[in-house]
Formats: sequence, C-alpha cells, structure tokens
Amino acid sequence: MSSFADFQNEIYLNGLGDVLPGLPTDLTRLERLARKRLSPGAHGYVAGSAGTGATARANREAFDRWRIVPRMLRDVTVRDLSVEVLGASLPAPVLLGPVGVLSIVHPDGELAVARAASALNVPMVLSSAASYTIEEVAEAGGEGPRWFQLYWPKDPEIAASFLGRAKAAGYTALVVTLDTPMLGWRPHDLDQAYLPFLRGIGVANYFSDPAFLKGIGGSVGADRSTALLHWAAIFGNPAVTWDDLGFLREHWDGPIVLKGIQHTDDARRAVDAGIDGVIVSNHGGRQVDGAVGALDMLPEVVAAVGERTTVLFDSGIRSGADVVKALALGARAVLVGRPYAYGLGLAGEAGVRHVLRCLMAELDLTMALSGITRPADLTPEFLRGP
Ligand SMILES: Cc1cc2nc3c(=O)[nH]c(=O)nc-3n(C[C@H](O)[C@H](O)[C@H](O)COP(=O)(O)O)c2cc1C
Ligand SMILES: CCCCC(=O)C(=O)O
Repeated sequence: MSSFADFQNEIYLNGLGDVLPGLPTDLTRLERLARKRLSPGAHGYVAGSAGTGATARANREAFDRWRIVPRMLRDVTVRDLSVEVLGASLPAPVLLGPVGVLSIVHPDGELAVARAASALNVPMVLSSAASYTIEEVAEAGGEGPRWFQLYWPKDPEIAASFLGRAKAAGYTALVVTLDTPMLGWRPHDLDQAYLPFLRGIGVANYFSDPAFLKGIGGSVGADRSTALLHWAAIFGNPAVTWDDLGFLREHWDGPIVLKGIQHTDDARRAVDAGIDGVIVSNHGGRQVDGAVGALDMLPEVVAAVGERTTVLFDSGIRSGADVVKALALGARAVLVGRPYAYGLGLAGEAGVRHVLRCLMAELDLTMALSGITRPADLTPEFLRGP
C-alpha cells in the first residue's frame, strides 16, 4: 500500500525531494508554532521589527494588494524552475538570505543552514554576523553554492580581511548590506534586554579575524567584554558613501550586489558605479519603522534599472505565491529570511529543507495552475494590482 508520503511526493513535490517533516506547510503557521517553541528572547529577536512594526506590516500588505490572474489551457506538463543569477544557474528563483546569529534558535545555527542549502543546491548568503565562521560554514556546505554578506565595518582592514577570507573559502558573490550601519529601534529586544551579541553570539567572524584582534591587543581574553565592546564600536560604518564603492571592487573580483535599495535614484547610482545587482529590501522591516513596503518599490526599481542589472527582492516572502508576485513584478529571484530561521529553530537542518521545499513546491504549483512553466515567462500581465 502506498503511504500519504508517496502520494504527497507524487502530487505536490514534482521531484523536489523526499517527504516533508511533520511541520506546518503553511509558513505563516510555521511562524506561529515557532512563537510557542522558541525562547521568548530568541523569538523576539527573530520575529521583531522596527518600532511599531508598521514597515513589517507594510511588507505583507504590499503583497496582499497584488493578485494573480491565472491563465488556462497552456500545456504546463513540463516545468523548469531554474533561473540564472549573476552567471550561476539556480534550481529555483529562491535564495536563503543573510540571517545572522542563528545559533540563538538552534545550536547548529548556520552550519545546519549550509547543509540544507547544499542538499538542495540553493545558494546560502552567509551573514558577517553569523554564529559560526566563514570557514566553518563553508566546510559544512561542501560543494553547495554560497555567497557572503558584508556588514561594512569601520576598520577597512577588517573589511578587506573578511573579503579575502570569503574568497578563499569559496563564496562566489558578495552582498553588501547598506541599510544597517547601526541597528534600528527594536522594542522587542530593548524591552526584553535581549541582544545575541551580548551573549557572544554573532561575533565569530570578528573574534577569529587577525585584523579585528589587532584592535584589542591580539586576543579576546577570558573576560570577553572588551572584545564585545570593540565589536559594537566597529561593526557598522555610518560614514560610508557612494564614493567608497571602489573599495569593494579593489578587494572583491566576483559579482557585487547591494542590499537594502529602495529608491530608484539609489538603484541608478549603484548601476552607474558598476555594481552587478541590487536587492530591493527593507531588511524585513527591522530598520526603519514607517517605511514603504518593499514590494511597493520593486516595480519602480525594475523600470529604472531592470534592463541594466540583476534585481533581486526580499522582505515579506511567505509563500510560493509571494515568489510568483515578486517575479512577475520583475525580480530575478527572491531571498527569504525569517521563515527559514523558524524552520531551523523547530527542526534544525531538516526544518530548513522543509521551508525550502514548501516554497519551491508551492511556487511550482502556483506557476503551473497560473499557466506558467518557467520563471522567465512571469510578467506583470499575470497580476492585477493596486
Ligand atoms: C534574525 C534576523 C537576522 C538578520 N541578520 C541579517 C544580517 O546579518 N545581514 C543582513 O544583511 N540581513 C539580515 N537580516 C535581514 C534579512 O537578510 C532579510 O532582509 C529579511 O529577513 C527579509 O525579510 P523576511 O524576514 O520578511 O523574509 C536579518 C533578519 C533577521 C530576521
Ligand atoms: C549586527 C546586526 C546583525 C543582525 C541583523 O542584521 C538583524 O538583526 O537584522
């Protein structure tokens, strides 16, 4: 007799992999389960957003304003989710976005994420603020594709050192996050007095870096408070401007993507400066409260630079249907943040695989049922908008 799992694979998963573990397949329900299971501090940090949460809500409302208009009788037997991004072929238009401090939700943190990403051949973007080092995560990910995300530190020697380490460890593309020269106003963390960094989580790359250690006399020391305060002082660099982008090129010879672009003029400046891609993102609503929903800015940015550069998107993706909407509005691929952090917290590596499979399977089905067989065929004509 066949099992539900066999049927599930046949009907829903379209060869995307083995069965899903016993977790909700609706990622918004997964989110609710994580609220129950994670510690209040860790949950508050991951789920939290800036201020009153208006931007995080705007991210979701923006998705709700767009609706898919499915088309019929278009032979959707054979589908291919793969896309090309910055010269590499991805199995689907989905990446694991940079999420730091992941050992607050699971002891294996980014190592488990790297294994899950590698199993599905989905690129993982490793955060500068990861709980494991650039090298440890590369080793865990093996042959899997990996990108590195830079928080531009005050000390250029540390920045150059990070880029050198990432290159040596096989990270192929560089994501430079522009929207976080300092952390936003985050009431969840302030009220719970919870910061991963204070517990020494998220500083692994810094504490293992010769350039960082030079700034604190060569080693971290038994009492880590001096090192932690030094980290807090150097992690972000609010002084960088468009004139400094040349520094990145000098120290990185692969593709460079700027994350946190929301204005068309910024997108144009990025492209004029020779940047290879932009990520339209508001950091999942964690930085500026009262900011515009990220998806609301996507069409304008695509109209401004879409022909000249690769436009990626994140902030608010919770389903395959959301991926369809972002792609139809011109994103080449999307990054997810919180959903996979919840998968990790609930079930480790298998939980991250679960989240990726759910997204990819639902994307595949939503495309098929809308009359689409490849991401490149998704255009604004498949949407009814605001
Ligand atoms: C717990 C947490 C940590 C994050 N850490 C980073 C980071 O280290 N670097 C970065 O560029 N973005 C970071 N982000 C932002 C994500 O890359 C992404 O922009 C955001 O989560 C997307 O929104 P979503 O969570 O609605 O998918 C973080 C987000 C969360 C929730
Ligand atoms: C130093 C900041 C790292 C984490 C981060 O980007 C976030 O919490 O949003």
